[in-house]
Amino acid sequence: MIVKRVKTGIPGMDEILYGGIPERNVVLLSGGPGTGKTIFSQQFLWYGLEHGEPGIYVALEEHPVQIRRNMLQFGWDVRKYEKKGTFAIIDAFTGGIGEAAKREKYVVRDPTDVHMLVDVLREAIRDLGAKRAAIDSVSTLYLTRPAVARSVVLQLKRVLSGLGVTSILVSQVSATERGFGGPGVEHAADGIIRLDLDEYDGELYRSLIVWKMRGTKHSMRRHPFEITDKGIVVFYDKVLRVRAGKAYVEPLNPEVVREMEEASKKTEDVYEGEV
Ligand SMILES: Nc1ncnc2c1ncn2[C@@H]1O[C@H](COP(=O)(O)OP(=O)(O)OP(=O)(O)O)[C@@H](O)[C@H]1O
Repeated sequence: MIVKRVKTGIPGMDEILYGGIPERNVVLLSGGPGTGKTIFSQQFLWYGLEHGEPGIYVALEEHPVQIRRNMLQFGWDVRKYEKKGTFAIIDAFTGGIGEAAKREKYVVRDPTDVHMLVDVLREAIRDLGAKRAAIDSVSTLYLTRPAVARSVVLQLKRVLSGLGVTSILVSQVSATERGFGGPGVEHAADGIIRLDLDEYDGELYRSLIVWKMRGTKHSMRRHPFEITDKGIVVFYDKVLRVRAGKAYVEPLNPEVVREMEEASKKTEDVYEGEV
């Protein structure tokens, strides 16, 4: 059976995923502060918009105005897609308070009410015919109530996956935490991508690892990545290794690199053919 995939469009990431995220997967994007989770999820949505796939960004941590401005810094001007009706920000941040918030179409008045959020999300997905979604961050929904974390994620998964959406749930963990956001959440998600920012020998290194991804083979290695003016670039052909407290960026076996490139190219062909 051929798994239909959704390309992240993040340079180097689809090679690591052997072609992209299997359609309808709910992916937990986990990492500490400043690791690039927000940029990653916005870049995933932007690529979809540019390739005819409507997307939704659920804002729980930032004002929608700030989100548009931050995205614009990378050259991702979402306003044209908002006007066209293929992109929407669900405002679950302001509670509808303030002049700017009054202009938002999708507002969750009580962000602590998950049922309300799920209802607005369902409505937006149907209105737009959304294929991609990002929730930034899902942790905000259960920060003070860890016992409900699994149920929250399962409710979101039912709507997102059920309506054919491939999604990224941003999960905040503390800088030194080894987990991805709690056992209930980690098992409920179809995939886990972990972003890291670590200090070795007086320098910060960015790297990521795909911990799990249902429905596909994926790289089992830690790959370095960079954040540039155009967004994230992942070095799928390099690995980050740590020896005696020092980090080394080393080339990956060329045969493995070729295998990833071929798998990713195959998806590209299917994708280009479908659009
Ligand atoms: N134009 C740029 N060029 C290079 N790096 C940048 C640029 N813009 C932002 N960054 C880096 O990206 C980081 C912020 O990334 P992002 O907001 O995606 O992190 P996050 O994981 O969502 O963090 P948090 O959980 O704290 O919100 C900044 O700390 C900075 O290091």
